Amino acid sequence: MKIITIYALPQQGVNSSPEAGRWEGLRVIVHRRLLQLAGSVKGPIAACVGLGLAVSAAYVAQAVLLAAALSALVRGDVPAVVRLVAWTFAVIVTRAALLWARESVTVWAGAVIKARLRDRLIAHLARLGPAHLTGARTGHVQTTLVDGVEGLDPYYSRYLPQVVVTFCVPVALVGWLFTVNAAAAAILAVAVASVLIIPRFWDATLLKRGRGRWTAFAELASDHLEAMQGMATLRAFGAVDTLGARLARRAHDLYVTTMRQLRISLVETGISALFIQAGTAGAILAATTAGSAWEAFAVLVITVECFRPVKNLSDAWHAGYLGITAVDGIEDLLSASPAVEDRGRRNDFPAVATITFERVTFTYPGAEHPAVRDVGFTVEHGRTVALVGPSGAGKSTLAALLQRHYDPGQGTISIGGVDIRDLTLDALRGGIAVVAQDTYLFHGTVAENLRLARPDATDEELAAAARLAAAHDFIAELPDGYDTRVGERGTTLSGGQRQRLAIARALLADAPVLVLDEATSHVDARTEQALSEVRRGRTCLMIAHRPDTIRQADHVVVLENGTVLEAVA
Ligand SMILES: Nc1ncnc2c1ncn2[C@@H]1O[C@H](COP(=O)(O)OP(=O)(O)OP(=O)(O)O)[C@@H](O)[C@H]1O
Repeated sequence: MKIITIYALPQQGVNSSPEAGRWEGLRVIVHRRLLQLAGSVKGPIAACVGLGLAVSAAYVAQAVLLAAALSALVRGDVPAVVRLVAWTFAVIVTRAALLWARESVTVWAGAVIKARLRDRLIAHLARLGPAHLTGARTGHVQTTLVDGVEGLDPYYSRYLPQVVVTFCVPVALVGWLFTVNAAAAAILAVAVASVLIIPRFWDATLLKRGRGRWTAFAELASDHLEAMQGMATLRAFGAVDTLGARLARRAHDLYVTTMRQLRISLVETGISALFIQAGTAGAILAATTAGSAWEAFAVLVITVECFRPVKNLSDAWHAGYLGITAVDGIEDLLSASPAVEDRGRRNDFPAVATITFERVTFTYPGAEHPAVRDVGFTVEHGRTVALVGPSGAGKSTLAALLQRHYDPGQGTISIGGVDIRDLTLDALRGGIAVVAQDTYLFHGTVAENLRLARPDATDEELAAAARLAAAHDFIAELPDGYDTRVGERGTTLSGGQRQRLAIARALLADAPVLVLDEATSHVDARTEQALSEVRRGRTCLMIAHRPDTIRQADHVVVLENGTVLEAVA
């Protein structure tokens, strides 16, 4: 298998935004949506702006002192030269200190910005819930969270502060130069304005190509993630080469889109360089007509200092472009609305946890037919109801509706007579423990995985829950007992062991309602016995296939094609 991966060089990007438009260049200089997002990180950005302005002031002071020293030299005023050179050194030392402070603050600001943005995105993702991830490619979301946010760091911490510096420093310098040499000042004003404005005419194209490149990048990252997650399946079906060819195609797409971007980027860079050189040459020509040495030197040094922020802006732009190309993904994530609204007011989970489904009908977003139709049944407090029926009958859908991953289109679900929409999501989900078909264990120790359900559980409580779930014995035999690290997704454990840990986790949650989704598919008779102890006193909705499991239920609800065929006592 040959996999060729070509990633874009992060320093060579161009800008992208949803707001494409030929005359919208200035919006690209400061992206509206990214500016809104910056609302939460104003402080760190303001600190970078302040230090950026201080560094520029130090550069200008050094240049002016140098010009004054050179003109004093021409006059033969040696004491003045010595004094001015001493001041120049003092400014150089101050500037070095300011540069160090600016770098430190930039790194700090970048870290703060990334942490705040990721917190915001993760919190929103948690609100969106699993319903969002069934509709989106996990790899896209992951690329947005990792590479997208990483790309926003230089945008906020380097590029945005430099925009402010670039709009302040040249304006101030040109204004002052008008008092020294009006012709040179006019030439510089035109050149700086041209460097900033003319490349904006190419921005519409840059925006389009930037978005294409980001999509290609996210697709490649998603395919890589899927390839790693599905490697066992790919090998089992001898499909590794096929996937390798697909990854190579994706990598080629990324290469092509990156090169298309770079061509436009080069045009932009070339035009900027042309105006900088033309402006410098024009100012030097004007300086030849100067009436004094001071005037000539002042024109020369101010010309250099005028273009310095403009060049720095271009460098900062190349470092920060990834943030702009990623903004679509971030925007998509932030503008997605959760499948259910958290409008409930009640924080107390009902003491009598009788669950009632009443004429519940639900259609998945985008689906043509309802997954469940007019479903009604009751799970009495402390009893177990087994949901049975062929694959696709709607069993998991009912369990998802009970946890409010979705809301039914029609009908109501209530617990203890309270419509579950009147409970806060935290109260509802805190009252329901789930043992799912596919148990997810995180990369961490056994104890850490168990404590997800109750972070303050003592070691004794962990062991007690594990004993009830028939998990304690195998945990005790692991190399480090409860401190043994289980691999990502718990791959170092057997299916049955993973499920017993999930049962122990649900026990620790100590919720009045249990949802067991084929929870006993991997466990032996002893564990089934333990599980029936666990169910005692709890209201339990059990998705079951096997006769053994079904026998443990107090009632059986038979589903077919999304409707209740019969309810068996
Ligand atoms: N996220 C989804 N989007 C659209 N349709 C879905 C989604 N999840 C399930 N469905 C559809 O809803 C119907 C009921 O599915 P559900 O998973 O509830 O069945 P099930 O009885 O639990 O099946 P199984 O026993 O195979 O797990 C099926 O037709 C299925 O294709």
